[in-house]
Amino acid sequence: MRFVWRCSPRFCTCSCSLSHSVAAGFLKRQMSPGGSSNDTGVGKSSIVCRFVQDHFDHNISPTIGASFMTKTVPCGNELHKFLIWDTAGQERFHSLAPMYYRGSAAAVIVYDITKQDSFHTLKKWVKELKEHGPENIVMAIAGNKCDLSDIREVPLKDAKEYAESIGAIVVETSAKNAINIEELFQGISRQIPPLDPHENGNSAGINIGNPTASGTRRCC
Ligand SMILES: Nc1nc2c(ncn2[C@@H]2O[C@H](COP(=O)(O)OP(=O)(O)OP(=O)(O)O)[C@@H](O)[C@H]2O)c(=O)[nH]1
Repeated sequence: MRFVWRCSPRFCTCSCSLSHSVAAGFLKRQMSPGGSSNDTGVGKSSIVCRFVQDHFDHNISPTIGASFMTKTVPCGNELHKFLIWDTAGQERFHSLAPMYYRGSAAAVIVYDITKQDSFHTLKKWVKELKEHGPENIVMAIAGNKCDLSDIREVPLKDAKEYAESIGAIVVETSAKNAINIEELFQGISRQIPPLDPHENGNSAGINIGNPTASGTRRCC
C-alpha cells in the first residue's frame, strides 16, 4: 500500500492558475497509495484525509479504484503542492497501481502496526517499486495505528531496521490521533529535489502568504 507522487505537466496548468505572484520555489507533486489484500484497512485513506482535511472518520469506506486529493503546504520559503493518489488496498485493484506510481517522485507505503501480515505485504510493495517504479523514487514507510500500540505486532525496531536497509524514511503514525502525519509529509518533501522550472513549464512560484488545502474528491 502506498502513496506516490510525481511531477506532471497536467498539473502545471492547475498550479500556474493558482498564482501570479513571485516567490521562492514551487514543487508540484503527485502522490498515490496502492495496495494488495493485506493493504486494505491499514489506514491509507485516513492518513490522506488527516493530512488534507485534518479529519478522521471511524466509518470510512474502502477505496474503490483510487481517489485524488491535493494539499499545498509551506516548506521554508517555498510552497509545496502535494498531488495525492490514494489507491485501493483490495487485491482486485492491484493491477492499477503501476498507473499511479510510474513517474512519481515518492511513495508512502503504509502498514498497520497491529498486523504483522501488513508488514510482510509492505515488503512486497517495496520490491515491486524497486523493480518497476521510477529509479529515484523516494520511499517512506508509515506504521499506522500507533494509537493501538498496546496490541502492536510489529516492533518499531523491525521497521527501522528494514527502512534503513532500503534507504527509506520510516515513521509511526496515527491518523486517528493526528500523530506524525505532518512529519511524514515534511520528511518526504525534504527528500525530493526541487523541480527544474523548465521541466514543469512554470518559472514563477506561489506567494507563501496564503497556503491552501483542497481535496478534489472527499475521502471521508
Ligand atoms: N485506531 C486507528 N484506526 C485507524 C487509523 N487509521 C485508520 N483507522 C481505521 O482503520 C479502518 C480502515 O481505514 P482506511 O483509511 O479506510 O484504510 P485503507 O488502507 O485506506 O483501506 P482501503 O481503502 O480498503 O485500502 C477504518 O475503520 C479507520 O477508521 C488509526 O490511526 N488508528
